[in-house]
Amino acid sequence: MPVLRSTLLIDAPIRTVAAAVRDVSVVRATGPLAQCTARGDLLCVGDELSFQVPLVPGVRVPMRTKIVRADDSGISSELASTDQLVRRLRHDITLAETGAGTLVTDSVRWLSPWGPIGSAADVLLMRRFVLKLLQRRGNAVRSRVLSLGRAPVVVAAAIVHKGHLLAQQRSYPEHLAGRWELPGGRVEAGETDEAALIRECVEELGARVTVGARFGPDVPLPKGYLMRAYAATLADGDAVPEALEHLAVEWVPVERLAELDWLDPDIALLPELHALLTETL
Ligand SMILES: Nc1nc2c([nH]c(=O)n2[C@H]2C[C@H](O)[C@@H](COP(=O)(O)OP(=O)(O)OP(=O)(O)O)O2)c(=O)[nH]1
Repeated sequence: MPVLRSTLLIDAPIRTVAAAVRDVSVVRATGPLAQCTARGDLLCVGDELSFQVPLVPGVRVPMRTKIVRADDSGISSELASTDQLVRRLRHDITLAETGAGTLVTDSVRWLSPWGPIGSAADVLLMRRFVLKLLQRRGNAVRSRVLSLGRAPVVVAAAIVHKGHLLAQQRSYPEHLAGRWELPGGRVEAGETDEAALIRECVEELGARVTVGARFGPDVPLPKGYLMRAYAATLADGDAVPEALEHLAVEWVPVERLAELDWLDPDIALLPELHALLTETL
């Protein structure tokens, strides 16, 4: 299978670059994305992307891919079905921390549906096309990394107690009322993430938390915000959190995690929330 590799060094933390490469707006800026099933701004495993590939001037060919890996170290996609422009396709984006920033390595491999002559043409056409896309995407990732680095932050706490996760149900605005989120909120000027989480949990739940490690991807939110998630525990294990600003709070076991109607951005945290809960069982 033809393989195309390209690398890019970005002077930013790996988490910020990981958020940028998964950002739907970056895929859109790259060119021929027609549709995408992602519910939030971040691509998750299972999301499908439909492209209209302008292979040569005047000829657009539809192509559908599916995200098969999305984690701290990058993202991978494959063809969503076999009846397509190429027979097999795999695109891996791998991120690695270096002393000079985050190294982004793209590796694209595909298999032509045609015989040897078709394959030669395919390699030339596809190679040119893929290289152009990678270059455009590199520029889009760089500019998204800059905007994410300046974004105001919302912190969210995954409070785990006796193998259950505390979820709270929003009461407003109307279009979000009834949907579920993690406790937390905007970080104020001069505040650390930890102080903001402790303050928000007291305001929302009437309970103090002990803030643990950051986990999961940084999640872009509407209006230019960026959400960071932290593991947390109740500072007093006997405390009973209350819904002071929400419709309800609920301790959710791992089996019910996917049943809740989470806010769209929180969907990107579900795999890591699942892992956090199973680790503590
Ligand atoms: N706390 C929290 N906010 C979330 C989550 N997911 C998500 O998209 N958000 C959004 C909802 C809000 O627009 C923003 C959180 O800021 P906030 O809690 O201060 O916002 P709010 O709408 O309650 O606004 P405010 O009037 O109280 O300031 O982030 C989540 O899991 N937890």
